[in-house]
Amino acid sequence: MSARPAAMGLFDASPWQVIDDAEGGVRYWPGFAALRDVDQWFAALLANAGWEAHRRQMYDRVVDVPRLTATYRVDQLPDDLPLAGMLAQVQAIIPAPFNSVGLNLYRDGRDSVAMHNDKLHHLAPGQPIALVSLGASRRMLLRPKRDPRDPGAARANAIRIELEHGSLLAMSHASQRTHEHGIPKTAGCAEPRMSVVFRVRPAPR
Ligand SMILES: O=C(O)CCC(=O)C(=O)O
Ligand SMILES: [Fe+2]
Repeated sequence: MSARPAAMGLFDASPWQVIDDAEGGVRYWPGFAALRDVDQWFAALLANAGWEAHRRQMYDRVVDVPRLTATYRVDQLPDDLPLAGMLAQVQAIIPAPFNSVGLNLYRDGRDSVAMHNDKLHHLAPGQPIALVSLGASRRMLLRPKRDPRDPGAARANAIRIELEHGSLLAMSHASQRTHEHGIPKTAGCAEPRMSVVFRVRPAPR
C-alpha cells in the first residue's frame, strides 16, 4: 500500500501522484471544488439524473449490476443537471476534450464495481479519464496487472485510495493497460456515493 501524504489541506494544486507513467499516470486531488458546489452537485444528481438499473449475463446467469448508472454525451447535457459546471471545473485542472460522462450510484456499501480496466476501444488514445466522487467516501483499489511475459511473478499489492466527497481522480489512458481498478463492497456504509466520470470517446469511424 502506498501512503497518502499527510499534509493535504483544502485544495492543494499539487495532487497525490498515485501512479506515474508517460501520460500523467494516476493523480488524486481531494477537495478540488468548493464544498458548497460539491454538496449541490450531489443533491441535484441524486434527485434528477436518469438512473437506470441494469442486468447482465455472467457465465450462465443473469445478475443485477450492483449499482445504478446514467450516461450522457457532453453535447447533449440536460439543463437540470449541474454537469456543464462540473465539467468546466474539472477541465480547469485536467484539460482534455471530454465528450462523454458516465455516472455511477452506489446506494450503500453493498453496491460495488468489480476490478476492471476501462475499455480501451471506447477511449481516445492518450486522453485521461477524470472521476469526481460525491457523497459517502468509498475505497478504490488500484492493482498492477499481471505481466503476461512473467505470469508466475509475485503480484504487487493493491494501492488503496479513499475517494472522498468532492475529490477528483485522473487516470491516464496508459494506466488502463497497466492497472485495474474497482470499488469493493464495504460493510457498515449505509450512505450513497456517486462517481461522475468524464471520458474522451474516439470519433465514430
Ligand atoms: O465509481 C468509481 O469510482 C469507479 C467507476 C468506474 O471504474 C467506471 O465507471 O468505470
Ligand atoms: Fe472504471
